[in-house]
Amino acid sequence: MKRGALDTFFKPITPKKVKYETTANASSHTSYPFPIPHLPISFKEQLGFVPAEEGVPMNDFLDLDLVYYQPYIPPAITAGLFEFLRQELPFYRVQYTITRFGKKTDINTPRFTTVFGIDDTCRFDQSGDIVDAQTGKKVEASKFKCEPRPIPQCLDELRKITEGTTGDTFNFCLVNYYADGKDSISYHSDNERFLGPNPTIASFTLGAKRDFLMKHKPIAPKEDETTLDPGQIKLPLASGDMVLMRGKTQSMWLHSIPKRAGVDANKGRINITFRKALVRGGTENYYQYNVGTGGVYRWDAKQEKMVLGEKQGAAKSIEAVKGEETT
Ligand SMILES: O=C(O)CCC(=O)C(=O)O
Ligand SMILES: [Fe+2]
Repeated sequence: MKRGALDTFFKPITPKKVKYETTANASSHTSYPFPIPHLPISFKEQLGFVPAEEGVPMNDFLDLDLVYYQPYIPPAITAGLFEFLRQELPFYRVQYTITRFGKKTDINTPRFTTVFGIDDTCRFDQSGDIVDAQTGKKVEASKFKCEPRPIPQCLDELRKITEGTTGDTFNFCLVNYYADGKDSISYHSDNERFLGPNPTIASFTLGAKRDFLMKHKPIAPKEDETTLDPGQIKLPLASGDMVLMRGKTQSMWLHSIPKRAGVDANKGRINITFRKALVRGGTENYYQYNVGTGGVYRWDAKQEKMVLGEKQGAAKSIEAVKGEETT
């Protein structure tokens, strides 16, 4: 064996170089388990060039109203933005109990989640206090069954440019982290009443490519004899892509990210969705199912996995009213 090869063999393993420069500024709030750094300047600059590709409308399927951006985020920053968000955001592995046919069932959410935002009846003022959206008067925290978190600057920059592209407004940011192919989200639609009719949802992918499956809700045969089920649609979401779901998409279609095996199945994927909740029930639902009451996880670059810390989650109640999925 050559000298050089031996040197390489015995060299201590150093963690992979971080792909972003850190900034001194961070978003802080009493509800955060730790401060969340602002978006690196170079990422912010690149976000000035969105969408990286024009969105392609997909509306020739029954009741479907989508715009598919492949990609939306400039490729120069997708890898760095993925590393940054995985490293700097707090994540949760939410567990809750549902009652199904009179029997209690424990649910383990099969992915990491986190959420920021507050419904349209309120907003955060300059000092981070919750105030009434109409009057500007302080709202007592005890009004909520959870502790709402303002959207940190790093995600708020993306929210603002998404609003600019879509013409819609958003007050919530939900983040999913799929550690590997075993993490998933089962078929569902985001059609909760607190989003109002025909909600618009912008959904981003960073990191590993995963299939996004869509299928129409069952069509009653009597409704219209000629209506054909459009079948299943598969969008192979890649890093930087954005899917804008509008119109009847949530009321008439279901979507999922199924588990997968194979070459890329050990790579992590981040999903970010921007949504608009109209009433307080939305705030409580989102914190209950995306922060919960368990400990906070943080990415450990040395161990290359999410590690459980000691701080507690924000939701005060774990008595679930609606089941989402099983593992
Ligand atoms: O990860 C995705 O692309 C989809 C996530 C999703 O459907 C949701 O959070 O409601
Ligand atoms: Fe969804």
